[in-house]
Amino acid sequence: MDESFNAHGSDRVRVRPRNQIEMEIGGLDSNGRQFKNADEMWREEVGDSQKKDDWYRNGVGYWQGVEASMDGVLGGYGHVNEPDIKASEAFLNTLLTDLFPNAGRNQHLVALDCGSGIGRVTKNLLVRYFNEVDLLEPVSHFLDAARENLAPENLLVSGEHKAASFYCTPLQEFSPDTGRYDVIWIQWCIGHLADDDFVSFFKRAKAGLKPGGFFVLKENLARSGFVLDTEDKSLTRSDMYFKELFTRSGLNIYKFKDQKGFPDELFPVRMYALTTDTWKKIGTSRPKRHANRPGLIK
Ligand SMILES: C[S@@+](CC[C@H](N)C(=O)[O-])C[C@H]1O[C@@H](n2cnc3c(N)ncnc32)[C@H](O)[C@@H]1O
Repeated sequence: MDESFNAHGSDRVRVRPRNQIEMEIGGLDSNGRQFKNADEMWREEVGDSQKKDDWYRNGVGYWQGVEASMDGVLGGYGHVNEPDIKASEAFLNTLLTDLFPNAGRNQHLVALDCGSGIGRVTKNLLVRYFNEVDLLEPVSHFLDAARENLAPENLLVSGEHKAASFYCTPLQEFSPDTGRYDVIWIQWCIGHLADDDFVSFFKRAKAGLKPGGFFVLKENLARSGFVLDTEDKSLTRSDMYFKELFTRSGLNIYKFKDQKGFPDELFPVRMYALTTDTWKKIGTSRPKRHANRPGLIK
């Protein structure tokens, strides 16, 4: 990491920016190995272009060997689908009420489901709230299952709500069409991205949002630092780690909510609603039509 120096006359004080200190927090891998910081781990995992290619190939390779089913995409915990969707729906409803008061009337809403797997989140949630949902998923047999699950005859919603486009691409290579989406939903897949790709994905994806659009990131949380899964090549980050990456990506936390009702042995799960820098900080300025809403950052 770069080191910064702050010179005061002859007193040369060595300081580190706050975010650098935070990123110094160590982590673990799934075999119990300890890393003194994230840089050490990333150097080993993605330190040159060959290693980075291997990281992504092994990540997708892991999922290519998994059955295209609810249990498959939920790591054997198919039964968490119900509490997951219930909590996501409650969170989405508060956001739509705050931010898209005309949803369901004359506003045509479009969402993107990132790392969509078999289309579980789209089918059970997004397609009921959005007129069009695009899906992005790098594993082709998952995307084929999603196409089938979301065929018009398998949907319980009207023809005015549909899965529109299916992109067989990983997040780190995807650039959305400019200004297409009201909401970009990213659930249980961002851990596959190295930090630099995480940041550049969000920077590109921001251009895909309509004015006033936002991201929802739903992810496992490490208690501190990070936990590397050596089998599927993914990283579970702490809340502090995420916040550092949000800052680097030019994102603000509009609201967050913790998932309830999951088995104790699972990582805690948090939903973040993220807005872009073009929004001013909550509390100081908000789009005029929302000026009467309560403060939302907890
Ligand atoms: C735990 S599953 C979650 C699927 C879906 N989001 C859900 O909640 O049902 C993780 C998904 O991330 C996908 N994935 C793996 N690497 C990815 C990448 N680089 N970019 C986007 N998605 C990726 C996997 O193929 C898999 O579908």
